[in-house]
Amino acid sequence: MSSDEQATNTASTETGTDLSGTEAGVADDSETHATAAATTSAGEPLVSVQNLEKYFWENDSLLDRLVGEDPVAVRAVDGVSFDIYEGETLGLVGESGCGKSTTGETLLRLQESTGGRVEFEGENVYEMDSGALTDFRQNAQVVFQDPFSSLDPRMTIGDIVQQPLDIHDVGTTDERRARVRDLLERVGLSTDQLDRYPHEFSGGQRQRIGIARALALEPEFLVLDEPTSALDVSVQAQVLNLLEDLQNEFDLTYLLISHDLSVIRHICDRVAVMYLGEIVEIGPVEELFDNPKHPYTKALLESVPRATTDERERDRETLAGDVPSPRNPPSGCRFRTRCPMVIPPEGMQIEQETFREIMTARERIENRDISLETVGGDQIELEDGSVPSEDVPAFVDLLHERLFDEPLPQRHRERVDEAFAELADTNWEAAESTLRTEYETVCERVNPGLGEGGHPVACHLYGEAGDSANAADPDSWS
Ligand SMILES: Nc1ncnc2c1ncn2[C@@H]1O[C@H](COP(=O)(O)OP(=O)(O)OP(=O)(O)O)[C@@H](O)[C@H]1O
Repeated sequence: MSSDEQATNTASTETGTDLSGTEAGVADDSETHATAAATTSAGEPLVSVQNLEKYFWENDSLLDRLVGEDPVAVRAVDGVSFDIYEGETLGLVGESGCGKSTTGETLLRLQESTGGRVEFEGENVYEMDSGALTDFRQNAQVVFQDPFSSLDPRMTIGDIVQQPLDIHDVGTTDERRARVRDLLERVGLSTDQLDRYPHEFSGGQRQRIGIARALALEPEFLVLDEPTSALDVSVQAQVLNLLEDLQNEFDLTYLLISHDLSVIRHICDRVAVMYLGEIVEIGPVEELFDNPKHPYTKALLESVPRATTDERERDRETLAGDVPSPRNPPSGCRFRTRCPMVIPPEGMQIEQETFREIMTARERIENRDISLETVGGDQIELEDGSVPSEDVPAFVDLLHERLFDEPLPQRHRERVDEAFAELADTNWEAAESTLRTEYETVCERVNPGLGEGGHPVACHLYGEAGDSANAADPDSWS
């Protein structure tokens, strides 16, 4: 932190909390959050997001059509529903690219949706006339991640904070100036700095300027899109504390977008977990951290760095692989291609690791992502692209070695051999079908849907109410 910032940050350092202490550092806030969640969840929501959908279209230009390219939908937000109650902070968490920012921008109507509905105080924001839309734009503001690029470098900070008041023609010039001074002080900056430019400020101070600008029109609701990710850890805690103070003072409601679970835990009342365009779990913050249900939420929590040596040493189920493309999301449960708890077909006894390896082999066959030539190497010479019949057993063995860490149990070995022999004959469809018939899982057939209740989860391991009473026993698959 710069000395400049130290001098002006007294308001928030009084309540400063070190986020780097993760769990220990944030635990004190939990009671306040739990109470807030309980009290704010009553009554009508301030913001209600219903089946929100935002698809971007690629290959959709005239030129693409002339050269015969088919348009491809990028399903950035794909049927997302949640409510935000007055005075609460709802966190939206998930890995990069899962659709958090697009959700925030679409619900503010900074981007048009391609489906679904968003209600603000009961009114559909996509059907507002221009008067209602102007009111909505005053009432619902955004703070972006990057305080460096979101402030115009040619404007003084006084003008930056005043700009929304000018645009909406609020008050007289003197009143606007007075409000700007008041806002700057409120966010911990000095009014002596009014005529200075953004580059003269540190990252934390610039984010304070962004927050002051967002508050200029006295909004009720703020979308905070990764408001602290560009800042040093010590400054992050101060900015979060400032946001909490401002929330209490001005009765604000927040949607906080973050990939950082320690930030979420520090400030949120409830959390929605997003994966590949969908919400997979939503619940009160403490409950979700103490009793995560979705395997994705569990994996996210497991991948948070731990403070103590003991915790660091314990086994972690980290998230394997990358998020699949939203251009072609997996069928059924979108997390199934990375899930460590995929449900095997009914009655099948199989180790989860073995089942996962067979699923990966299936995916590669379905994607035609195996080269017979490479598998055969120097040992097998293909004839017309196929493996000669006398070499099929050797080919099957080589493919087993490539795709499986351990030899398969006999029963599975026989079925997989059958598929690999079909593959040797370049009969991809038959190989696909042989394995699908035996190993298809409910996780790939059916999208589980989020369900209802206070802590719903979109996972076949749980019943509709999100409780695990009806679920198959996950322990038996590890
Ligand atoms: N204008 C666009 N055109 C095409 N695809 C887009 C566009 N904007 C976003 N996407 C895609 O939509 C998906 C969701 O992006 P989004 O930025 O909402 O995710 P995010 O969770 O906020 O990630 P990050 O934290 O990295 O910003 C990504 O795959 C992204 O590449």
